Amino acid sequence: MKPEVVLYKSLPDDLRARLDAHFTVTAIKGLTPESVEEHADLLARAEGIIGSSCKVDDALLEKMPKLRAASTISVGYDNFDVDAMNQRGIVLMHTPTVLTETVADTMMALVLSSARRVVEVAERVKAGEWQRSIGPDWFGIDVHHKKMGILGMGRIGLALAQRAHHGFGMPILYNARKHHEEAESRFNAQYCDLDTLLQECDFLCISLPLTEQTHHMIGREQLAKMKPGAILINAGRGPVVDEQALIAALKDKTIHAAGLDVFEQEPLPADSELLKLPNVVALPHIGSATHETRYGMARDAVENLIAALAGNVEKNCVNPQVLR
Ligand SMILES: NC(=O)c1ccc[n+]([C@@H]2O[C@H](COP(=O)([O-])OP(=O)(O)OC[C@H]3O[C@@H](n4cnc5c(N)ncnc54)[C@H](O)[C@@H]3O)[C@@H](O)[C@H]2O)c1
Ligand SMILES: O=C(O)[C@H](O)CO
Repeated sequence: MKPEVVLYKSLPDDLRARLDAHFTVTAIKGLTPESVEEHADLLARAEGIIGSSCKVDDALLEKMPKLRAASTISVGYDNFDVDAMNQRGIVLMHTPTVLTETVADTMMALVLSSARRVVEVAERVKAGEWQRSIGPDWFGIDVHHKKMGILGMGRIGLALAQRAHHGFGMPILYNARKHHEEAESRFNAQYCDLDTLLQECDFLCISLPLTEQTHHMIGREQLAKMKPGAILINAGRGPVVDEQALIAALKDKTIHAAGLDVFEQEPLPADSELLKLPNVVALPHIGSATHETRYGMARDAVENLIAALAGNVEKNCVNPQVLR
């Protein structure tokens, strides 16, 4: 008998076929309270789950007594209660690496579009406002050779540092839980404490995971330490930044602008103050959203689940210790 697996996000046909070859797969619409209630028997039998963007907390795990592995189609795993999974002996697989370069591209796009006001001025052209040679009210600020501050120098931070340093001649400052030797040797990146990072950088680029420690790591006090000309970019997770404090800082020009791919509430509510501010570029969490990369993430997640349910957690496992 093949193990039962619950799929809670659609997959390309070939990847679904690969999953079907190994497991008895049932696709459901997300892990909402309604779908969990509707598919209670199925979830109670499931040995594996695969999908993304749904909360998997202790209460849900309680309903899945046979679960051995969860595979998320994402690198971030803040939707999962990892402690509860550890206690229950459930492995969590994720998709680092495959999306790193694409997310770094998105962050660079946010850096450029917020500094050069790309979205705002393009909208003005479409609105017919380009009537004569442009003046300073259309100007942006330079990116090249400005100081890039990276908060969270991991896989994505490193790929961003490469673009900024080699492509744009930017000196790199960073803060992370530990020194990143490769960033220091390849890009001459300078490690500094958070206060120094805030005070010195022209672009504060956040590529942090969401944890208890990073929740609201950037709030009113931290924003006040930034340069008035600085730009904040967040492609880590929305709640790393206190959004109300950010809105206030953007309104009163404590900082110059923001480029955001992630928000405290997603989708961003249509009445968010952020959408009324001209100095904000807001993207709908598209960090990894290219055809190639989203396919690669789904492929890796499928392979991760096949490996994990066969007892192989050498690669892409958040908590391999549960099987050791
Ligand atoms: N916007 C998107 O679409 C998108 C796409 C992929 C990843 N992400 C987010 O980016 C995050 C980072 O991805 P990655 O692959 O670079 O992860 P990573 O684990 O390689 O890097 C994370 C970095 O954050 C640092 N860090 C963690 N906690 C910290 C703390 N308390 N203080 C200082 N530094 C801390 C780590 O030291 C590390 O340098 C993911 O967890 C996810 O939340 C977003
Ligand atoms: O963590 C990730 O992989 C991205 O944010 C997509 O969810």
